Amino acid sequence: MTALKALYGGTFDPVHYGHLKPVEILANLIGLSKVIIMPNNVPPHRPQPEATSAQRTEMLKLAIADKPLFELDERELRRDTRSYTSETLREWRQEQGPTQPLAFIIGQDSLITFPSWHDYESILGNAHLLVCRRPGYPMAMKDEAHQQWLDRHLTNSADDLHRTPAGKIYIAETPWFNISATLIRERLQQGESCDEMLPQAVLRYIQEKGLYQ
Ligand SMILES: Nc1ncnc2c1ncn2[C@@H]1O[C@H](COP(=O)(O)OP(=O)(O)OP(=O)(O)O)[C@@H](O)[C@H]1O
Ligand SMILES: O=C(O)c1ccc[n+]([C@@H]2O[C@H](COP(=O)([O-])O)[C@@H](O)[C@H]2O)c1
Repeated sequence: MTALKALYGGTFDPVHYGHLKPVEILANLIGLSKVIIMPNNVPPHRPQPEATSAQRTEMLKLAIADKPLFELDERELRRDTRSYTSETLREWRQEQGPTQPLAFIIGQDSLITFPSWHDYESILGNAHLLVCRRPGYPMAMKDEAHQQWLDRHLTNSADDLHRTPAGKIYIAETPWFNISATLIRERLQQGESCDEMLPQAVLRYIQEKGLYQ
C-alpha cells in the first residue's frame, strides 16, 4: 500500500496552535507520517494578508523547526496569480501519478465554504479532503444540494483514504482549539498576551519585526 500524502494549505497570518495541534492529532488518528504545509501567495477569497508571503513563510519555518511531522512546500509562492487550490492539486497529482493517495487538509470553516471555491469538484478529483473540527462553525452545509454532495463523499474509514487515490471526505474527531489568526492579530494590536496560542519562536519573530501592531 502506498502511504497517503497530505498537503495543508493556509494563509497562516500568523501560523498558530489551532493550525498545528489538530493536524498532529489527525496524523496520529489516520496514520500520516508527513504533512506538507503550504502557505498561499494570493488568497483567492479574502484580502491580502498583513504579513508578506516571505514573513508568513519564515514564521512557518520557525513553527515546524522542531516538528518532524511537518515539511514546507513553497510552490504557491512561485505563482503571482490567485492561489487556487484546484490548480495546485492538479499540478501535484501530475507529479505524483494517478494512483498515489493524496489529501488536502482543511478546518471545519473551510468545509462550509468549500463549494464556493474555484473549480471545487476537481479538487476531490485529485485529492481526499481531511477536515479538522473547529469551534463556532456548523457541521452541516448551508444548502441541501451541498449537504447531499458532502454525504456522497463522506467516509469514516481511514483505510479508505489509504486505499483510494482521491474523492473521499473524512471529518476527523479532533479536539476543538478556539484560536484564530484574526484573534491573535487583534490581541497583539491591543498589547494582550498570546503566549498559549502560538509557538514562542513565532511570537518572538512577530515582536522583532513589529508585525500586527
Ligand atoms: N482553530 C482551528 N481549528 C481547526 N482548523 C483551523 C483552525 N484555525 C485555522 N484552521 C484551518 O487552517 C487552515 C488555514 O487557516 P487560516 O490560515 O486562514 O487561519 P485562520 O486562523 O482561520 O485565519 P484568519 O483568522 O486570518 O482567517 C484553514 O483550512 C482553516 O480552516
Ligand atoms: O481555490 C480556492 O478557490 C480557495 C478558496 C478558499 C481557500 N482556499 C485555500 O484553502 C486554504 C485555507 O484557506 P484560508 O484562507 O482559511 O487560509 C488555503 O490554502 C487557501 O488558498 C482556496
